[in-house]
Amino acid sequence: MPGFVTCLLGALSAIVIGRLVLSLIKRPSLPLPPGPKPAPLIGNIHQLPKTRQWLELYHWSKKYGPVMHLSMAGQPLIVLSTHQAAHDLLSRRSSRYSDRPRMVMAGDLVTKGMHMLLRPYNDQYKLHQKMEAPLLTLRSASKYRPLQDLESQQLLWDVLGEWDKFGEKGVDFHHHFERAMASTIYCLNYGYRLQTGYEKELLDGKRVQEEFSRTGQVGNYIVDTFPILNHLPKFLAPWKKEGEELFELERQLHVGNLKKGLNNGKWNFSKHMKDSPEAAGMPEIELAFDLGILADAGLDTSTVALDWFIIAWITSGSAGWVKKAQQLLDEVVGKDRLPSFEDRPKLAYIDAIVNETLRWRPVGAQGVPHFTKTEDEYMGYHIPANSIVLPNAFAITRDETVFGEDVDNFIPERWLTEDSDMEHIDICGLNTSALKDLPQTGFGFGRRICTGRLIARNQLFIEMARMLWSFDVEAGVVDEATGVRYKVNNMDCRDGFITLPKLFRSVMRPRGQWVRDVILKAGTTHNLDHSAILEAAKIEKS
Ligand code: HEM
Repeated sequence: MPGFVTCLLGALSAIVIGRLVLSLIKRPSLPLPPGPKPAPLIGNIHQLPKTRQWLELYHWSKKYGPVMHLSMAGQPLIVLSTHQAAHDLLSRRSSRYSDRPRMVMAGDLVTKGMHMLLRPYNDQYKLHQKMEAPLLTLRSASKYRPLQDLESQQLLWDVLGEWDKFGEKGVDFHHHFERAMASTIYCLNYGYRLQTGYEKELLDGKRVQEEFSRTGQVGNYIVDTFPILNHLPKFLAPWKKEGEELFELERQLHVGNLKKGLNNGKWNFSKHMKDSPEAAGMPEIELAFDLGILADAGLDTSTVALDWFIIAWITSGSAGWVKKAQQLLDEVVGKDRLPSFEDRPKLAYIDAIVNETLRWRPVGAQGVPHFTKTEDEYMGYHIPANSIVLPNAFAITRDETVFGEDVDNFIPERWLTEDSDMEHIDICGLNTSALKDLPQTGFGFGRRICTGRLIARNQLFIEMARMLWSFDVEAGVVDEATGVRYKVNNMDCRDGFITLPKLFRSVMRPRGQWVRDVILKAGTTHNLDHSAILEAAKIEKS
């Protein structure tokens, strides 16, 4: 082992010195963007806190401006902190800024280059994007709404059932949101639904997601900072064995699911993609990973957005927005039936709540990094070739020039237009004329923007509308000794690719007898056959 350490230290010193020499030889004429002063060799690594780096980066942006440069042991990191800067570089110059930084552990080893989110922006990536595209358009998303209607009906049934069982001890709302989202996306992907949220496929899927978050975390694996170390033989590179084991877990899950999807009598994404021209000659495993990543990418993100919605409800709902939403729902929907997608044109306020949730607590607060291979100039600064470019979502969603004042507070009204002469309703029922044309936050930028965002937005709308129509929500669990309710801290969250809030059980009290009557009358959906919904959703081959 001492030999390994000496060898490792020798290799690292050589790499760091090499990077330093290179940066000295290739001095550009323009200055680098400002940023905290780097230390020799290690750069700014030691100044970044171990947790909630996005918050520190946000504070730094107040001092250094919208474009910052940091050095991660010689690796340039450009941090973008306003919507304008992120839009200018990642969207308007997206032909240059759509690559991803190489992630050896999460990308090369655990998913063997087949993770859609981590793929470099090359022909192979474009082929996969083309294969998925017809399934993810606005028109396609509109066809999946009956399934989302079904799953959100089940959500209410499950929440009410748990409330009736546990009462003031509270409801595990995260679990129910997760089941509903997982079931939606597994049904679309593979044709089968999830009834309990404890099915093996979902438990394995969650493990895969957790490992992705962990293995993709900056600083967790030395080989990500110094990729050359991956040339070391296995016995000197312990991460390789771990990578192989995690790959095997993921392979079995995704290939198993693909087989289920293809053997299923019902229409689903697996069948559509398998028959697409792009999949001709594509190895089965590559197709399986494509579908698997689509499911993974949709699951945690949408669930966590709904978790933050509950946290906003508990910590700021008394400011009036919950009451306003519930009054509107009562007016538009009444008390004899559940809110539905047909009501959406009149429920722009609920869509404003969706937007505000995604802004107030972006699901990935740190942002998803892009990468540029070519050097560039922006705002009079030099952007070096091979920079990681990070749109810091937490900072961007706090951009007062775009979102107005009080950016730390949850204010759905910031999204509403005063009065619009022309009403425009899109094919999913979204009343676009009632909502300001502000940038949608949380879904990323340019050619790498989230491809599942339209499905996600529909899911958030129907679940938020139905939860608000049905329940009064408070933090759960009263401390028996003190009699005081659990206090929710709306900044308490976990680090990782997804910013998961600290979870708790919440009181979800039906707003009245009518709610109970309507939910019980609608009933559980477990016995319903969803073949007709999938057949009606079928996307014709282009
Ligand atoms: C509230 C829910 C969601 C949020 C906040 C979210 C957010 C994101 C973000 C930030 C990215 C990276 C964008 C960038 O690099 O600039 C992304 C990529 C992606 N998302 Fe989502 N997402 C959500 C739901 C979904 C759903 C439901 C699906 C699938 C049906 C999905 C599929 C994907 C895929 C496949 C990518 C990779 C795109 C690429 O790298 O080219 N997402 N998402």
